[in-house]
Amino acid sequence: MKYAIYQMDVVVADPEANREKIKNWIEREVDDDKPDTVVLPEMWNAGYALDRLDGLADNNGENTIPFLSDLAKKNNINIIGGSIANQKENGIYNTSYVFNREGKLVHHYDKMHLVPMLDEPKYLNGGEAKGAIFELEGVKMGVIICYDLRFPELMRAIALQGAEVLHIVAQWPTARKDHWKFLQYARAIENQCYVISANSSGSCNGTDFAGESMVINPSGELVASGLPEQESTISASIDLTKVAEIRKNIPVFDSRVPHLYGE
Ligand SMILES: NC(=O)CCC(=O)C(=O)O
Repeated sequence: MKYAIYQMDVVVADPEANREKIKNWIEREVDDDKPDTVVLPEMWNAGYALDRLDGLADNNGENTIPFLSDLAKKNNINIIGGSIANQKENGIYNTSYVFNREGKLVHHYDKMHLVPMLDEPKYLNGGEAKGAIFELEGVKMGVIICYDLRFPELMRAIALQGAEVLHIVAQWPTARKDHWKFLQYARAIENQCYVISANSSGSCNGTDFAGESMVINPSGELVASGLPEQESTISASIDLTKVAEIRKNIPVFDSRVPHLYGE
Protein backbone atom coordinates (compact mmCIF):
# COMPACT_ATOMS: atom_id res chain seq x y z
CA MET A 1 0.00 0.00 0.00
CA LYS A 2 1.44 3.36 -1.07
CA TYR A 3 1.07 6.29 1.32
CA ALA A 4 1.36 10.06 1.03
CA ILE A 5 1.45 12.00 4.31
CA TYR A 6 0.64 15.72 4.37
CA GLN A 7 2.95 17.36 6.93
CA MET A 8 0.85 20.48 6.81
CA ASP A 9 1.35 24.03 7.98
CA VAL A 10 -2.20 24.53 9.27
CA VAL A 11 -3.64 28.03 8.76
CA VAL A 12 -4.86 29.00 12.23
CA ALA A 13 -8.57 29.87 12.50
CA ASP A 14 -9.27 29.52 8.74
CA PRO A 15 -11.11 26.26 7.87
CA GLU A 16 -11.77 27.34 4.26
CA ALA A 17 -8.11 28.07 3.59
CA ASN A 18 -7.17 24.67 5.04
CA ARG A 19 -9.74 22.85 2.94
CA GLU A 20 -8.31 24.57 -0.16
CA LYS A 21 -4.76 23.54 0.84
CA ILE A 22 -5.79 19.93 1.36
CA LYS A 23 -7.73 19.75 -1.93
CA ASN A 24 -4.81 21.17 -3.90
CA TRP A 25 -2.31 18.89 -2.14
CA ILE A 26 -4.35 15.72 -2.73
CA GLU A 27 -4.92 16.56 -6.42
CA ARG A 28 -1.17 17.26 -6.86
CA GLU A 29 -0.16 14.04 -5.08
CA VAL A 30 -2.60 11.92 -7.09
CA ASP A 31 -1.25 13.41 -10.35
CA ASP A 32 2.38 12.88 -9.33
CA ASP A 33 2.57 9.78 -7.13
CA LYS A 34 -0.82 8.05 -7.20
CA PRO A 35 -0.90 7.01 -3.50
CA ASP A 36 -3.41 4.43 -2.28
CA THR A 37 -3.89 6.22 1.05
CA VAL A 38 -3.25 9.75 2.31
CA VAL A 39 -2.93 10.90 5.91
CA LEU A 40 -3.74 14.40 7.25
CA PRO A 41 -2.65 15.99 10.57
CA GLU A 42 -4.68 16.75 13.69
CA MET A 43 -7.08 19.71 14.06
CA TRP A 44 -6.49 20.77 10.44
CA ASN A 45 -9.68 22.82 10.19
CA ALA A 46 -8.97 25.47 12.86
CA GLY A 47 -5.57 24.67 14.30
CA TYR A 48 -5.15 25.21 18.04
CA ALA A 49 -7.29 28.36 18.14
CA LEU A 50 -9.19 26.62 20.95
CA ASP A 51 -10.43 29.89 22.47
CA ARG A 52 -12.15 30.80 19.17
CA LEU A 53 -13.72 27.45 18.20
CA ASP A 54 -17.33 28.61 18.60
CA GLY A 55 -17.31 30.07 15.10
CA LEU A 56 -14.71 27.71 13.65
CA ALA A 57 -15.55 24.14 14.68
CA ASP A 58 -17.43 22.00 12.19
CA ASN A 59 -20.93 20.92 13.23
CA ASN A 60 -21.17 17.13 13.41
CA GLY A 61 -18.84 16.94 10.42
CA GLU A 62 -21.37 18.62 8.13
CA ASN A 63 -18.60 20.32 6.08
CA THR A 64 -15.77 17.81 6.61
CA ILE A 65 -17.56 14.57 5.75
CA PRO A 66 -18.74 15.57 2.25
CA PHE A 67 -15.48 17.42 1.59
CA LEU A 68 -13.24 14.40 2.33
CA SER A 69 -15.71 11.87 0.91
CA ASP A 70 -15.78 13.68 -2.44
CA LEU A 71 -11.96 13.90 -2.51
CA ALA A 72 -11.62 10.17 -1.75
CA LYS A 73 -14.11 9.14 -4.46
CA LYS A 74 -12.95 11.56 -7.18
CA ASN A 75 -9.28 10.67 -6.64
CA ASN A 76 -9.78 6.95 -5.91
CA ILE A 77 -7.86 7.10 -2.62
CA ASN A 78 -8.36 6.13 1.01
CA ILE A 79 -8.21 9.13 3.37
CA ILE A 80 -7.10 8.97 7.01
CA GLY A 81 -8.68 12.37 7.52
CA GLY A 82 -6.53 13.77 10.31
CA SER A 83 -8.87 15.34 12.83
CA ILE A 84 -11.03 18.44 13.19
CA ALA A 85 -12.55 20.56 15.91
CA ASN A 86 -16.09 19.19 15.78
CA GLN A 87 -19.14 20.66 17.56
CA LYS A 88 -21.51 17.94 18.76
CA GLU A 89 -24.64 18.10 20.87
CA ASN A 90 -22.86 18.27 24.22
CA GLY A 91 -19.64 20.03 23.33
CA ILE A 92 -16.66 20.25 21.00
CA TYR A 93 -14.63 17.11 20.22
CA ASN A 94 -11.37 16.42 18.40
CA THR A 95 -12.77 14.04 15.77
CA SER A 96 -11.03 11.87 13.19
CA TYR A 97 -12.84 10.56 10.09
CA VAL A 98 -11.64 7.78 7.74
CA PHE A 99 -12.89 7.24 4.17
CA ASN A 100 -12.32 4.44 1.64
CA ARG A 101 -11.79 4.84 -2.10
CA GLU A 102 -15.52 4.84 -2.76
CA GLY A 103 -15.87 7.86 -0.47
CA LYS A 104 -17.57 5.82 2.23
CA LEU A 105 -17.07 6.95 5.86
CA VAL A 106 -15.64 3.75 7.40
CA HIS A 107 -14.59 5.03 10.84
CA HIS A 108 -14.75 7.98 13.15
CA TYR A 109 -13.02 8.48 16.49
CA ASP A 110 -13.13 11.26 19.11
CA LYS A 111 -9.76 11.86 20.82
CA MET A 112 -9.89 10.20 24.26
CA HIS A 113 -6.93 11.80 26.00
CA LEU A 114 -7.13 15.62 26.01
CA VAL A 115 -3.75 17.29 26.27
CA PRO A 116 -3.45 19.70 29.26
CA MET A 117 -0.25 21.32 27.88
CA LEU A 118 -2.34 22.77 25.01
CA ASP A 119 -5.43 23.47 27.16
CA GLU A 120 -7.64 20.91 25.43
CA PRO A 121 -9.51 19.95 28.65
CA LYS A 122 -10.54 23.61 29.02
CA TYR A 123 -12.31 23.73 25.64
CA LEU A 124 -12.95 20.15 24.42
CA ASN A 125 -14.80 17.02 25.49
CA GLY A 126 -12.95 13.70 25.50
CA GLY A 127 -14.23 10.79 23.43
CA GLU A 128 -15.40 7.54 25.03
CA ALA A 129 -15.35 5.00 22.21
CA LYS A 130 -13.00 2.09 22.84
CA GLY A 131 -9.93 1.87 20.57
CA ALA A 132 -11.98 0.58 17.65
CA ILE A 133 -10.42 -0.52 14.39
CA PHE A 134 -11.48 -0.30 10.74
CA GLU A 135 -10.56 -2.08 7.51
CA LEU A 136 -9.15 -0.60 4.33
CA GLU A 137 -8.67 -3.02 1.41
CA GLY A 138 -8.97 -5.97 3.76
CA VAL A 139 -6.30 -4.68 6.17
CA LYS A 140 -7.23 -4.04 9.82
CA MET A 141 -6.03 -0.62 10.94
CA GLY A 142 -6.43 1.91 13.74
CA VAL A 143 -6.09 5.63 14.25
CA ILE A 144 -5.20 7.59 17.39
CA ILE A 145 -4.76 11.33 17.93
CA CYS A 146 -1.52 12.88 19.17
CA TYR A 147 -1.52 12.85 23.01
CA ASP A 148 -3.14 9.35 22.79
CA LEU A 149 0.35 8.20 21.78
CA ARG A 150 1.48 8.50 25.40
CA PHE A 151 -1.01 5.81 26.52
CA PRO A 152 0.26 2.37 25.41
CA GLU A 153 -2.94 0.71 26.61
CA LEU A 154 -4.91 2.28 23.75
CA MET A 155 -2.62 1.08 20.98
CA ARG A 156 -2.32 -2.34 22.62
CA ALA A 157 -6.15 -2.59 22.61
CA ILE A 158 -6.15 -1.70 18.90
CA ALA A 159 -3.40 -4.27 18.17
CA LEU A 160 -5.26 -6.97 20.13
CA GLN A 161 -8.25 -6.37 17.83
CA GLY A 162 -6.02 -7.36 14.92
CA ALA A 163 -4.73 -4.03 13.60
CA GLU A 164 -1.57 -4.27 11.49
CA VAL A 165 -1.24 -0.52 10.84
CA LEU A 166 -1.65 2.28 13.39
CA HIS A 167 -2.06 5.83 12.18
CA ILE A 168 -1.23 8.78 14.43
CA VAL A 169 -2.60 12.17 13.42
CA ALA A 170 -0.97 15.00 15.33
CA GLN A 171 0.02 18.56 16.08
CA TRP A 172 3.00 17.69 18.30
CA PRO A 173 5.21 20.53 19.52
CA THR A 174 8.92 20.83 18.78
CA ALA A 175 9.58 21.23 22.51
CA ARG A 176 8.78 17.54 23.04
CA LYS A 177 9.89 16.16 19.68
CA ASP A 178 12.10 13.42 21.20
CA HIS A 179 9.05 11.98 22.98
CA TRP A 180 7.17 12.17 19.64
CA LYS A 181 9.83 10.10 17.91
CA PHE A 182 10.78 7.60 20.60
CA LEU A 183 7.19 6.80 21.55
CA GLN A 184 6.37 5.96 17.93
CA TYR A 185 9.30 3.55 17.75
CA ALA A 186 8.11 1.97 21.00
CA ARG A 187 4.52 1.55 19.78
CA ALA A 188 5.68 -0.06 16.52
CA ILE A 189 8.09 -2.47 18.26
CA GLU A 190 5.84 -3.51 21.15
CA ASN A 191 2.79 -4.06 18.94
CA GLN A 192 4.63 -5.25 15.82
CA CYS A 193 2.58 -2.92 13.67
CA TYR A 194 3.37 -0.29 11.08
CA VAL A 195 3.17 3.14 12.70
CA ILE A 196 2.33 5.91 10.22
CA SER A 197 2.12 9.46 11.55
CA ALA A 198 1.16 12.85 10.15
CA ASN A 199 2.36 15.75 12.28
CA SER A 200 1.82 19.39 11.46
CA SER A 201 4.52 22.01 10.95
CA GLY A 202 4.02 25.75 11.47
CA SER A 203 3.02 27.30 14.79
CA CYS A 204 0.09 28.59 16.85
CA ASN A 205 -0.05 30.84 19.94
CA GLY A 206 3.74 30.70 20.27
CA THR A 207 3.93 26.88 19.99
CA ASP A 208 6.06 25.53 17.13
CA PHE A 209 5.06 22.10 15.76
CA ALA A 210 7.79 19.56 15.12
CA GLY A 211 6.92 18.07 11.73
CA GLU A 212 9.08 14.90 11.49
CA SER A 213 6.10 12.75 10.52
CA MET A 214 7.21 9.12 10.39
CA VAL A 215 6.67 5.70 8.84
CA ILE A 216 8.08 2.92 11.05
CA ASN A 217 7.86 -0.78 10.17
CA PRO A 218 6.81 -3.56 12.62
CA SER A 219 10.47 -4.27 13.45
CA GLY A 220 10.98 -0.67 14.55
CA GLU A 221 12.95 0.37 11.47
CA LEU A 222 12.43 3.87 10.06
CA VAL A 223 10.98 3.70 6.54
CA ALA A 224 10.48 7.43 5.96
CA SER A 225 10.51 10.69 7.90
CA GLY A 226 9.45 14.27 7.27
CA LEU A 227 11.61 17.37 7.57
CA PRO A 228 11.74 19.12 10.96
CA GLU A 229 9.21 21.95 11.21
CA GLN A 230 8.67 22.30 7.45
CA GLU A 231 5.56 21.71 5.39
CA SER A 232 6.32 18.67 3.23
CA THR A 233 5.03 15.42 1.78
CA ILE A 234 6.26 12.06 3.01
CA SER A 235 5.82 9.21 0.53
CA ALA A 236 6.32 5.55 1.46
CA SER A 237 5.12 2.06 0.54
CA ILE A 238 4.45 -0.49 3.26
CA ASP A 239 4.92 -4.27 2.96
CA LEU A 240 2.33 -5.95 5.16
CA THR A 241 4.10 -9.33 4.97
CA LYS A 242 6.58 -7.80 7.46
CA VAL A 243 3.88 -7.86 10.14
CA ALA A 244 3.39 -11.65 9.92
CA GLU A 245 7.14 -12.18 9.61
CA ILE A 246 8.10 -10.36 12.83
CA ARG A 247 5.15 -11.85 14.73
CA LYS A 248 6.36 -15.34 13.70
CA ASN A 249 9.98 -14.67 14.63
CA ILE A 250 9.23 -12.85 17.92
CA PRO A 251 5.77 -14.15 19.00
CA VAL A 252 5.05 -11.62 21.74
CA PHE A 253 1.27 -11.92 21.39
CA ASP A 254 1.55 -15.66 22.12
CA SER A 255 3.79 -14.94 25.12
CA ARG A 256 1.35 -12.54 26.82
CA VAL A 257 -0.06 -13.61 30.21
CA PRO A 258 -3.03 -11.24 30.62
CA HIS A 259 -4.35 -13.17 33.63
CA LEU A 260 -1.20 -12.01 35.48
CA TYR A 261 -1.49 -8.36 34.41
CA GLY A 262 -4.45 -7.61 36.65
CA GLU A 263 -6.48 -6.80 33.51
N1 LIG B 1 -1.88 17.78 20.09
C1 LIG B 1 -1.39 17.04 21.09
O1 LIG B 1 -2.09 16.15 21.60
C2 LIG B 1 -0.01 17.36 21.60
C3 LIG B 1 0.54 16.28 22.53
C4 LIG B 1 1.74 16.78 23.31
O2 LIG B 1 2.11 17.96 23.22
C5 LIG B 1 2.49 15.84 24.16
O3 LIG B 1 2.00 14.71 24.40
O4 LIG B 1 3.61 16.21 24.60
